Amino acid sequence: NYNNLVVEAQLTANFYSTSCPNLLSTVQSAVKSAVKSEARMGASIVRLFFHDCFVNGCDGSILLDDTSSFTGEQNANPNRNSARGFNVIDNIKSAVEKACPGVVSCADILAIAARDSVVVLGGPNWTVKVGRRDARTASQAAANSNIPAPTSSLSQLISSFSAVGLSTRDMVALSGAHTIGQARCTTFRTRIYNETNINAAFATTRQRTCPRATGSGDGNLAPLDVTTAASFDNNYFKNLMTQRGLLHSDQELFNGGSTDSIVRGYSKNPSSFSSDFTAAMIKMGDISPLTGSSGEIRKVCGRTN
Ligand code: HEM
Ligand SMILES: [Ca+2]
Ligand SMILES: [Ca+2]
Repeated sequence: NYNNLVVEAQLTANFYSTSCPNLLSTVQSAVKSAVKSEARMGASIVRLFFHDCFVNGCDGSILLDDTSSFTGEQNANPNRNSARGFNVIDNIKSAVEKACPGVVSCADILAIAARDSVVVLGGPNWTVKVGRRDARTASQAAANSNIPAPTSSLSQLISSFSAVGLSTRDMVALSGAHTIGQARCTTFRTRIYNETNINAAFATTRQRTCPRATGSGDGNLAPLDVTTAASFDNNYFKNLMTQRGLLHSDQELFNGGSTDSIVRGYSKNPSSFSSDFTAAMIKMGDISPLTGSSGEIRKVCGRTN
């Protein structure tokens, strides 16, 4: 009975190839120049994509700004004083709107910019599937509950990824994004002063710029990857094996549990990390996209039309 056949729209690589042929080069050159002026921006954009996809799918919900009558995700606990890169995405969107007005979603721009960020920092390349549309809503509550906290245990990490259809192996590979970028003292203070599964010299170094007392130096930054914070490589996994994970949640991946062998594998074999990371980024990008006539194509990423 063909009348009952429902074809769910899928994301594809060529969704905009006729409607916006210069999309990829526009995004790429904007990401290149943003990362050139500040390497960390590449990390910030990758994280924005993760925090979008984990909250009602990759629908650009995180990009919606709060107003007096609207509370979105930007001030949820995992994002407040932390998520950054919104201006870069807004600027790419305005460049794209000039060339192809009303055609390309903010959710897709974020997905492409995240890939370009990884590549420009020396990481692996992949083909980004597009065709997502933008949400008209956002959920601060879902952002608070779905995005894993740095205090998470291994089993909590596994279940927050499993809740969005990602495997334990996907979780470990995606955590390898902590090969780039920075974290605030408040996210790793407890670990560097109280935990025992940490390299002593590393803890001492981190303590120098992250004071013990809550409220002092909370926003001081340290690299998530102590060796190469601006290169997308597999050093994150090597660090975990020497107990130099910065966040509690990082070190959980190599702490005598079921993921130790995956970490060891990625530390020895950079190409297996690259191929699992790219596959997991594509999988994460497939989390409940809005397609067809759902949602909208926003004109400006910070607000609904
Ligand atoms: C596994 C669970 C994860 C936890 C608990 C976690 C937690 C965190 C925390 C606490 C920070 C520092 C934020 C701040 O201090 O402002 C951070 C930064 C970062 N996270 Fe994660 N994260 C996780 C997974 C991921 C994933 C899957 C990705 C991307 C695929 C990612 C990409 C990043 C990047 C690139 C940064 C640095 C951002 C910057 O420098 O602006 N993280 N993460
Ligand atoms: Ca979202
Ligand atoms: Ca690195």
